[in-house]
Amino acid sequence: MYRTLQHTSKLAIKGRLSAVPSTLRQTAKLPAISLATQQAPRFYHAWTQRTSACRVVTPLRVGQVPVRTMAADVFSRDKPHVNIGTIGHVDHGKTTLTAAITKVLADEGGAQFRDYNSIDKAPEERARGITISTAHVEYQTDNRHYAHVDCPGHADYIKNMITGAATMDGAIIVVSATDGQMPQTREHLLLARQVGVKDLVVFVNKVDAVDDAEMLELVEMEMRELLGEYGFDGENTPVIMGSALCALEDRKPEIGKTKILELMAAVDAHIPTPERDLDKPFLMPIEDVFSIAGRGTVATGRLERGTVLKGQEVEIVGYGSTLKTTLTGIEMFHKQLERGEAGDNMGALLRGVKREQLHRGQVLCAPGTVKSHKKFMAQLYILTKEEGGRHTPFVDNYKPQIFIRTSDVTVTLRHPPGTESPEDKMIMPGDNATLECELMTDVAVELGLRFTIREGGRTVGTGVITELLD
Ligand SMILES: Nc1nc2c(ncn2[C@@H]2O[C@H](COP(=O)(O)OP(=O)(O)OP(=O)(O)O)[C@@H](O)[C@H]2O)c(=O)[nH]1
Ligand SMILES: [Mg+2]
Repeated sequence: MYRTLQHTSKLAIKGRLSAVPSTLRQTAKLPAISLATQQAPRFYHAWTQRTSACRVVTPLRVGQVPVRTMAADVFSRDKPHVNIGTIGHVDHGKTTLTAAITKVLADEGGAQFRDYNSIDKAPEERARGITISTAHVEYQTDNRHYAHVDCPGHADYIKNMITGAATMDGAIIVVSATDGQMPQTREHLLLARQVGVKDLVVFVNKVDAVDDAEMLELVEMEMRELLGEYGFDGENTPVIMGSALCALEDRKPEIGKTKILELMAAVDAHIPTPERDLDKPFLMPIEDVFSIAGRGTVATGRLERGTVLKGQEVEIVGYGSTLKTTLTGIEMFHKQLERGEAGDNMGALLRGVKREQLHRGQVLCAPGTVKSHKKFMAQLYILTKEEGGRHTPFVDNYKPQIFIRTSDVTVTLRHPPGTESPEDKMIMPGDNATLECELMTDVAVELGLRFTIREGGRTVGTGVITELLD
């Protein structure tokens, strides 16, 4: 593993990271959307980009904010795209490293330099009613295009990771060589694990401030152990040691620039390109149901992922028993189609299904790909009063409404079994907690799926499913 890494980084250093030809640059048109809109079914959006040959649809995952390309108005689609971010303890150098990456890659033609202040003064955005400060930085290596997230404060990381305001496919965990791992190093690792980030790269920062080689070895050993403890691959995770500040200030290239290039080569090699939504198994949350005289029952909704063909077998999951049926027709804008794909709004004509058997909140999916559940564990963030949330804490057996995709059901929230005197444990607005969620009826859910919690018509919390129970 290490040999290939070194090899890749050598290549990266030798070959100049090429700039995208301007002919390939296209300005991405993002629809004006408000993620603060409280309607759960409106959370997934897609923006499309048309080229003469084909249509590329990039659906955003539930709750995801479209990447704002700040470095430049270009969003090149000719390389695989990956979302990453810097995580780690306060002051360990996450923002300095982010700036250093843009600087080094800018020299190679793969980025526009973003200085420290422009990243640290991240604009506030609202996702699901929650205020989050996040800087979105864009850059590319020879192999891939990256959107990189850096948050100014610990609370912002928590909200960001739970709401998925900027989803990370992988992350760079920054740890200072002078301190070693600290409480937030652990907390971010745990959160990353909870929200489904599987692959990390470690950057041991500030090596300019440490003379003792043994100390560095110790930090690396400790980090590998910690990764293992939180369910990551501690043995094979690349650990790069360097100084973000030196890279940013053009000093000591052997621990500065060289190490940043090595880090990016490790990110390229170790963090896999995520599967495109188009390649995933078909799923469409049902938004509405109609009866068309003489033809049958039609379910409408927006395709969340995958593609579907007319005549294909599909399953209807959630709200009781799972039904199997055949998709006998696909309609979009009053036109008959043979195929629907992620991002499309469509009507699905279903064979032999009565209107009473279909409900908003169920999903249509490729058979056997999704199951419905009544109980799961979730990591939740409870909105503060200022964010429009509750003014008071709540205790076990609190029963708000949960919105998962298009479904809206009553949920009971309680502390996980084994919690000491759970009835005394209050959850305050602004808290982040792991809770057991029990639904009134079963709903099609999966690990990593995000949802909102509402009460009396306002959003009071948001969460992500971390474990499926019954
Ligand atoms: N000596 C040394 N100092 C560094 C290095 N990288 C960052 N620093 C310093 O460490 C301090 C914190 O750096 P930041 O980049 O703001 O750290 P951060 O992790 O973004 O901090 P928060 O966003 O507040 O959590 C700053 O004073 C940096 O100049 C480095 O490689 N060497
Ligand atoms: Mg910072």
